[in-house]
Amino acid sequence: MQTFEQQKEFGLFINNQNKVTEQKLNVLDKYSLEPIAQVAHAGKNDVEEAVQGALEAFKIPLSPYERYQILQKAAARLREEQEAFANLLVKEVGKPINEARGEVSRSALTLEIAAEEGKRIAGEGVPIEAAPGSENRRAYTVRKPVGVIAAITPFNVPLNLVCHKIGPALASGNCVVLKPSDATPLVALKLAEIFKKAGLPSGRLQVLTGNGAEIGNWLLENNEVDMFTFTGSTSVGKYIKQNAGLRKVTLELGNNSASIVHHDTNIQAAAKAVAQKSFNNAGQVCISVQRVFVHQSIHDEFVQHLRAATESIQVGDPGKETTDVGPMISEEAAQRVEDWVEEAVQEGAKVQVGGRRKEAVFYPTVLTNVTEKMRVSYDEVFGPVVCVESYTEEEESIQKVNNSDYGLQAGIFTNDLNFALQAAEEIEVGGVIINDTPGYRVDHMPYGGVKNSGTGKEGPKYAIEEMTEEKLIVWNR
Ligand SMILES: NC(=O)c1ccc[n+]([C@@H]2O[C@H](COP(=O)([O-])OP(=O)(O)OC[C@H]3O[C@@H](n4cnc5c(N)ncnc54)[C@H](O)[C@@H]3O)[C@@H](O)[C@H]2O)c1
Ligand SMILES: O=C[C@H](O)CS(=O)(=O)O
Repeated sequence: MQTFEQQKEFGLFINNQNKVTEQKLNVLDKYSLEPIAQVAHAGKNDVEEAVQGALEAFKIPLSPYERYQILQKAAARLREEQEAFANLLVKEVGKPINEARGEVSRSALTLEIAAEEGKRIAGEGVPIEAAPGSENRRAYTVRKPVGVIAAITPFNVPLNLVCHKIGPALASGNCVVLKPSDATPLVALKLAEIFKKAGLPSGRLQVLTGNGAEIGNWLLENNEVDMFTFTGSTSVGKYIKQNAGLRKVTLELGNNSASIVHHDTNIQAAAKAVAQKSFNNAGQVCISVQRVFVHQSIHDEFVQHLRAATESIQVGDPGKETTDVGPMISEEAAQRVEDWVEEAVQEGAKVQVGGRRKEAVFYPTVLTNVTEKMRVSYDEVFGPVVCVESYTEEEESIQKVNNSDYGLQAGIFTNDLNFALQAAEEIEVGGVIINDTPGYRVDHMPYGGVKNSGTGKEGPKYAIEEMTEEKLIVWNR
C-alpha cells in the first residue's frame, strides 16, 4: 500500500472512506510551480452525503473522556509525523521548513489544549430562587454541542488553523464538515487520516475538497448545518454571514496590523521584531506587521535598523534549512503585491529595501514616506511589505492605528506604562501586545478581531464557547 507521501491522487474524506470524484483539482508545489498531486472536486451530492454522515454520527454521542483520548492520540501522531507534515507544508504552501516545523508543533499543541478543554465544559448554578415567587426553584445551565459545524479554512496556516476548528469542535461533541483551501488541501487530508487512526468514529470529521464558492454555497443551502466557522478574507466572511440566516457564525478575517514604536524603546530590538513578523510566511499572516508608526525623533534610526534586519533575510527555496522567506501562494498573488508597491511609489512612497519579484517570490520590502491614503496602508497587503510612517504626539499614533477598517491585533513598543495602557485601552482591536508586535499569538489565548476582522473568538476554550449552546434547566421542587 502507498504511503500518503507516495500518493498522487486523493479522494474526498467522507465517513472515514476515500471517495474519488471524476473531476479533479491540481495542487501545485508553490516554489517550483509544478503539480504535486490531484485532489477530488466535490459536487453537490458529495456535500449532501458529508453533511448527512455528520448528522448521523452526531446521534451517537461520544463521552468527554473518549473525545479527550482521540484528540490526544491524534496530537501524539502529529508529533511523530512532524517531519512528513512539515515537508508537505513546504510544498503546498511554500512555507520555509523551519517555520513549517513550528506550525506542526503548534498544531499538536492546539489539539492537546482542545483535548484538555473538552474535559472542562461546564455550566453554572443560577440563583433563581432570589426572585420573589421562585423560592422553591433551583436552576443551573449546561452547555450542549451545536451539532454539525461547517469549517472553512484559508491557505496560509492550513494545518494549525484547521486544528483550531476541528480540535474544539470535536472536543465539545460536535461533528465537522471541513472545507480546506483549494490551494492547500493536502495537510487537511493527511490530518483526517490521523484522526481515523486515532479512533474517531466515521462521520465525525468529513473533508471536502474542491471549489470554495460552490461548496460554500451548498453548505449554506443545507439546513442540517448548524454553524459556520470561517477563517479567510473579509469579503467571503461577509458573504457567509449574510447567507447563514440565524445559524451561529464565527469569522476570523482580514487585517492590516499596526505597531507603534515609541521613542523610549530599544529601537534595534523593535526593528528586528518588526522585520521578523512582517515577513514570516512571506507576509501571508493575518497578524503580520503591515503598518508601523514610529516616533519622528527615532524614525531614521529605526528605518536604518529595519533595513539592516530585512537585508539579512535569506529568500528562496523553502525546502532549504537556511531560508527565511519563500514564495507567496501564487505568482498572481506576488504580482498583485508588486502592483500595489508600484502604485505606492508613484504616489510618493520610497522603497528602502526589496520591491522586486521573481515569479511567486516577492522580496521583503520596507516602504517609507507612506500615507494612510495609499492602498499598501489602508488595504490588507497579505504579502512581505511593511510601511513606516512617523508621528509626533502619542494620541496621534493611537488615531493612526485606529484609522483602519480592520482590528485584529496591534502592538506597542514603549517603556512608558501610562502610554502603553492608554493605547491598550483606546486601540480598537481584539488584542493589544505591549512590547512586542501584533504578530504574537500562542494557541490557548483568546484570539479574534473587531470591525472588518471578524466576530467571535478562537483559542480552544473560547471556540468551545462559540461551538456550544448554553441551556438553562429550572427545577420546580
Ligand atoms: N483572522 C484570522 O485569524 C485569519 C487567519 C488566517 C487568514 N486570514 C485571512 O484569510 C485571507 C487569506 O486567505 P485565503 O486567500 O485563503 O482566503 P479566502 O477567503 O479566499 O478563502 C478562504 C476559504 O474560503 C473558501 N471560499 C472561497 N469562496 C467561498 C465562498 N463564496 N463561500 C464559502 N467559502 C469560500 C476558500 O476555498 C478557502 O477554503 C486573508 O484575508 C487573511 O487575513 C485570517
Ligand atoms: O494568519 C493568521 C494566523 O491566525 C496567525 S497564527 O499562525 O495563528 O499565529
